[in-house]
Amino acid sequence: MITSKSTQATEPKPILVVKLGGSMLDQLTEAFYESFIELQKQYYCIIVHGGGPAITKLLNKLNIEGEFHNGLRKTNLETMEVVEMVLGGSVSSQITGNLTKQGIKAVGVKGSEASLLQADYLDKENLGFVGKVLEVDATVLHQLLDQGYFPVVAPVGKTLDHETVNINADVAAGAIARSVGAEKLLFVTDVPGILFDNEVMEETTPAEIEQLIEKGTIYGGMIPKVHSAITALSDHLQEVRIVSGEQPLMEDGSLSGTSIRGKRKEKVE
Ligand SMILES: Nc1ncnc2c1ncn2[C@@H]1O[C@H](COP(=O)(O)OP(=O)(O)O)[C@@H](O)[C@H]1O
Ligand SMILES: CC(=O)N[C@@H](CCC(=O)OP(=O)(O)O)C(=O)O
Repeated sequence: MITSKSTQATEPKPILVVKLGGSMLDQLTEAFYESFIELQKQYYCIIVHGGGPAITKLLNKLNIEGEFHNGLRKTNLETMEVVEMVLGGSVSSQITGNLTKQGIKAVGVKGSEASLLQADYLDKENLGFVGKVLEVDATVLHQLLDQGYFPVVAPVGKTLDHETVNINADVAAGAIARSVGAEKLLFVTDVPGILFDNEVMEETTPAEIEQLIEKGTIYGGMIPKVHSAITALSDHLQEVRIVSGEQPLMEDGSLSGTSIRGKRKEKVE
C-alpha cells in the first residue's frame, strides 16, 4: 500500500543562505553535512551551489574547449548543455544525497525553474549564455521552507527569451540571500577566509575589500565572492562570512573565517 506523509508548516525562523563552492564539494565530510541538522534548528537553510571544477572535468572528457574571461566561463550552447547537466544533475544530486543521508529533506531546485532566477545576458557577444540576475522570484523557496524542505539551488537562470543561462554561483547566492531576506550568508570555500599576508582576516569592510582588490591581494575566484557579499549586505543582512568547508559549520554559523560587515557603497555590481 502506498502511504503518504504530509509535512507541517514550521514556525518562523531567520533564513541562512549557504553557498557551497565547487572547489570544496568533493572534500566535504559527513560531519560537514551533519552540521545542517543543528543549523536547521535555528534557521531555515538554503544552499546555493557552484560546481565549476565538475563542469570543467566533463567538458574536458567531451573534448570541449573551456575559456574564462574575468573568472566567468565563456558559455556557448554546447557548453550550456553541459553546465545545466552538471549543476542541475550530478552536483545537485551529490549535495541533496549527502543531506538526505542525514535525514534532511533536501530538494534540488534549478534557478531556471519557477521564475526563480530571471536573467539577462551579461555580455552576449563575448560570453554567450552567461547570465546576470534581473530579478529573483523566491516564492518556490518560501513554499519549500514553509513545508519543511531544504532547497538546494543550482545557479542557472532563464532569460526573457526563455534561454537557460549560466550564472556565477556567488552572484546567484548573493541575489537569493537578498531576495529571501536572509539574516546570514556564508560562502563555503577551499580557503579558511580572506587571506592577507598568509593570515586569515577575522573581519573586513567593503571599503577595505576594494583596496585589497586594487592591490591584488584579493584576486580570481575570491572577487565575485566578495562583490556578491558586499552587494548582499543590507540593514537586514548585516554580516556575510567566508569560511572553509574543511570543518563542520558552527551552530551559529559565525565562529570562523572572515566576517564582512559594514555599509556597501551605492553602486557595487
Ligand atoms: N585574498 C585571498 N584570500 C584567500 N583566497 C583568495 C584570495 N584571493 C584570491 N583567492 C583565491 O580564491 C579561491 C576561492 O575561490 P574559488 O576558487 O572561486 O572557490 P569556490 O569554488 O569555492 O567559489 C581560493 O582558492 C584562492 O585561490
Ligand atoms: C558564468 C560562470 O562562470 N558560471 C560558473 C557556474 C558554477 C560556479 O560558479 O561554480 P564555483 O562556485 O565552483 O566557481 C561556471 O560555469 O563555472
